[in-house]
Amino acid sequence: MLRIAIPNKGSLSEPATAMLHEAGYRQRSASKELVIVDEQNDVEFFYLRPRDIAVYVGSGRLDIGITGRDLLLDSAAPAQEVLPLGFARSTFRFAGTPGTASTVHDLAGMAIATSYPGVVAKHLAEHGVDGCNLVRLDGAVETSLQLGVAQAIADVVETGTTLAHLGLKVIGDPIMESEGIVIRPAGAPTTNESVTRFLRRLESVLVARAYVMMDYNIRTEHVETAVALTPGLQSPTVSPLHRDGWSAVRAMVPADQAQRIMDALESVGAHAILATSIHACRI
Ligand SMILES: Nc1ncnc2c1ncn2[C@@H]1O[C@H](COP(=O)(O)OP(=O)(O)OP(=O)(O)O)[C@@H](O)[C@H]1O
Ligand SMILES: O=P(O)(O)OC[C@H]1O[C@H](OP(=O)(O)OP(=O)(O)O)[C@H](O)[C@@H]1O
Ligand SMILES: [Mg+2]
Repeated sequence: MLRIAIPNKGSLSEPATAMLHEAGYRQRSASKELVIVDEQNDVEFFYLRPRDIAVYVGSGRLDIGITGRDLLLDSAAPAQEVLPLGFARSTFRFAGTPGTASTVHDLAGMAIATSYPGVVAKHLAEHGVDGCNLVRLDGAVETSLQLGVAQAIADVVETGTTLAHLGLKVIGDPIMESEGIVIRPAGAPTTNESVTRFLRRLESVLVARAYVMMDYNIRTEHVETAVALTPGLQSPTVSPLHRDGWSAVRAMVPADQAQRIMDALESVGAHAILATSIHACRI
C-alpha cells in the first residue's frame, strides 16, 4: 500500500486535499482524522504538519509527500521534488524598515529573524555574507522588527499585504520562489508502478485545470487559418458538418487564453464557439 503524507494545516492543506479529491482519492472527513486508508486505490494518507513532511519522506518511512518547496529546502532532508503543483505560490524575501539595507550584502553582521533558518543560512553562505545572527521564530516574523529582536527579517511574501501594513520594504532579490510540490525520498526508483500511477493522476488534474475544450464551426476554406489559432496538444479534430462547405473543429486550448482565442476565431469567421471545462483527462 502506497503511504502518502498530506499537510494537515496551513496554506498547503486545503488545496492539496482538493487536488487529491479531484484525482479520485478519498480524503478525510474531519480534521481530527490523522490517518485514513483509501482501500479502493490502495493508498494510506497521513495528515502531518507541513514542516515535518520532508523529514518523514526523507527517512524513507513514507513513499510520497506534498509540501512546499521552501519547506523542503529548509529541512535539508534527503528528499527530492518530483512534481510542482502550482498552488500555495509565494516568494521568500528579506525585508526591513526603509533604509535598513538595499542588497543582501548590506545584511552582513545583522540579526535576521526567520522561520526558515536553513533557507536563509544557505542563501547568505552562497552570497558570501558573514556574521549574521539568525533568530528563529515560529510565525508573525514581521512583528519582530518592532519588538527589537532583529534588524531584518526573511519570510514568505505572497501579496505583500503583511509587509505593507507594517511599512516594511523588501530587500534585494527574492531568495526563492515556492509552491506546493510532490516529494519522494532522494534516489527512490522512478519505476515504481503505484507511484507512477499517483503522479499520472495529479498531472492529469493539472492539465484538466489548465485547459478547456474548444469547439466551433467554420467554412471549410478557412479551416487552415482557424486551426493555426487552435493547434491543440496533438492535433485538432476536424469533421464535416451536415451543411455543405462547413467543418466542425475541436481542440484543447489553454484556459487563460480562451477569450483571446475566441476573439481571434470570430474574426476569421468561426461560429458557435464553445469553451467547455475538462472534468478529467489522461493525455
Ligand atoms: N500567504 C501565503 N501565501 C501562499 N503560500 C504561503 C503563504 N504563507 C505560507 N505559505 C506557504 O505555505 C507553506 C508553509 O506552510 P505552514 O503551514 O508552515 O505555514 P502557513 O501556511 O503560513 O500556516 P500557519 O502559519 O497558519 O501555520 C510554505 O510552503 C509557504 O511558502
Ligand atoms: O504577502 P502576504 O499575502 O501578506 O502573505 C505573507 C504572509 O503570510 C504568511 O503568514 P501567515 O498568515 O501564515 O502567519 P504566520 O506568520 O504566523 O505564518 C507569511 O508568513 C507572511 O506573513
Ligand atoms: Mg504562516
